[in-house]
Amino acid sequence: MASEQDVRARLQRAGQEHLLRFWAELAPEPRAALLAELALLEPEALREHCRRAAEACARPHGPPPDLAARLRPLPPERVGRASRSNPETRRRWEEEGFRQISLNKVAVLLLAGGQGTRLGVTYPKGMYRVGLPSRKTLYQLQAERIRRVEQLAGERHGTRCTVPWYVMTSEFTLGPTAEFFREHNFFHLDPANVVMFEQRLLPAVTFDGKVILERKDKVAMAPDGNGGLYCALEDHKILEDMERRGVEFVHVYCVDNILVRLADPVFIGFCVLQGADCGAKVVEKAYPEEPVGVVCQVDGVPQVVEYSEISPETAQLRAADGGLLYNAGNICNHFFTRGFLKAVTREFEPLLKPHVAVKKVPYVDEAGNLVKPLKPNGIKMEKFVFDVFRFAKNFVAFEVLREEEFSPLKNAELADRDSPSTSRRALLTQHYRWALRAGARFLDAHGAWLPELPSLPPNGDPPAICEISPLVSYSGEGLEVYLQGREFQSPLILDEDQARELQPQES
Ligand SMILES: CC(=O)N[C@H]1[C@@H](OP(=O)(O)OP(=O)(O)OC[C@H]2O[C@@H](n3ccc(=O)[nH]c3=O)[C@H](O)[C@@H]2O)O[C@H](CO)[C@@H](O)[C@@H]1O
Repeated sequence: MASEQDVRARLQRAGQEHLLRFWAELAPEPRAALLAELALLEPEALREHCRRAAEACARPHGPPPDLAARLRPLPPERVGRASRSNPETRRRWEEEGFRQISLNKVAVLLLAGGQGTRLGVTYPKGMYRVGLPSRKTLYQLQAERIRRVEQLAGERHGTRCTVPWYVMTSEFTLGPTAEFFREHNFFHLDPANVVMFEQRLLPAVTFDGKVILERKDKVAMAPDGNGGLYCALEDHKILEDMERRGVEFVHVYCVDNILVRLADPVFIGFCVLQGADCGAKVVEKAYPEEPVGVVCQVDGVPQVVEYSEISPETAQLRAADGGLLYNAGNICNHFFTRGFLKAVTREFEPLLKPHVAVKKVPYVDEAGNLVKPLKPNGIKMEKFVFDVFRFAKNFVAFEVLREEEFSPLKNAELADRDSPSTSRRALLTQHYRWALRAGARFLDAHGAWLPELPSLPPNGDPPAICEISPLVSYSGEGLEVYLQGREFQSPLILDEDQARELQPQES
């Protein structure tokens, strides 16, 4: 273990000796913990990190003044559209996606290192239950979609195939996530195909470039952003693991979208057939201030401008057809070839510029009291996963329907948008639509017909509650066999057992 003198000398080189200011008061155990933590901070990198944070903080906040002039929407030839393409084209994309999955060439990678502060829970977001009748968590829904897509690809191609699940966690989420997966028997996935790894942390810094102590014996550390993925891939040799398994295409996604289609064959097939090395799913932005990044071009190069970095004037600009000019909303679902990820980890990662987030960071004051600040007092530096788009040789975007694919859980219950209720309704409304399309009719508790509403109010519950297990249907397919011409009392929970009962008997 590093000695106090060593660590003190390193901190001096980094200009951060204050981190040992409570040393004399600490008992042997906290001393050892603090030394171990500080020994991991490499002096030159730490000095640079603090310098950059203070410098970024001194710059005027807000988007660079010339950004608006450098922005353009993506050219139409770079954008595929799931809903507006003819069924034959869509079928070709899907077929190609399933083919790649059946060849074991597709993996999914979950970004699950975030702290979920807006939702306000102390455990990882993936463990959250939005109140579905089945009581499933986000992690369980995701695991079941993986199982179903493997099954569908396998059936089409007469094979057994695997979509490995890579899960990037951070110090805050690794322990509870790993425990949760074990407790739930990996949701019946083979644990050998679930690979968890941890992203790095970075110290939070005051506005004048001093690392913050969260306790007398602990530095305030925060994950290095979802763009920490690229260092983490390298740290844990994840690309080598992918190579061993023969994975060529990776679907990277964020944890909180209840409608996420893991390893979506249509998206994968589209990207593969376009020869893309990098791609992003987008939805039409709902309103100018919606907190989603916009996929666009900056100086002619594909990029995402994050919602926190675009000016309200630019976000409100209209196109000739009256829609938003920058309407390609990023839903944090990305396609990468393994080759591209390799180039990023080898060459481009150091070129990614950290973004500055000004936050309220709890700290110990000079007198050693714990303070929960009411105003932002610290800077966290984060890299963004999409900042690698500009290095792609062939970037494509793929627009999908919001009601089918995007309903993120960001906020606690009382918020109007992106809350547990809005996520739950989005899923139940989708399943209700699928059931009607497959020929089901619903009755209320007294046996009266419930109205069939083709379009539902955005924040209202569907007339009947219907939840379909991802193990029965991945994207609405194959439901006629259970539902066609049948009447159901609400609520209907169509899980595997119920599906077996509804299966027509062979005579
Ligand atoms: C930087 C980024 O991608 N921003 C996107 C993100 O915004 P948003 O600000 O909502 O991003 P979050 O903070 O929720 O993070 C997105 C995902 O990254 C993960 N995470 C975050 C930080 C971290 O250090 N490690 C980590 O793994 C989170 O667990 C989550 O799964 O989703 C929106 C859609 O919902 C998009 O419109 C935004 O453009």
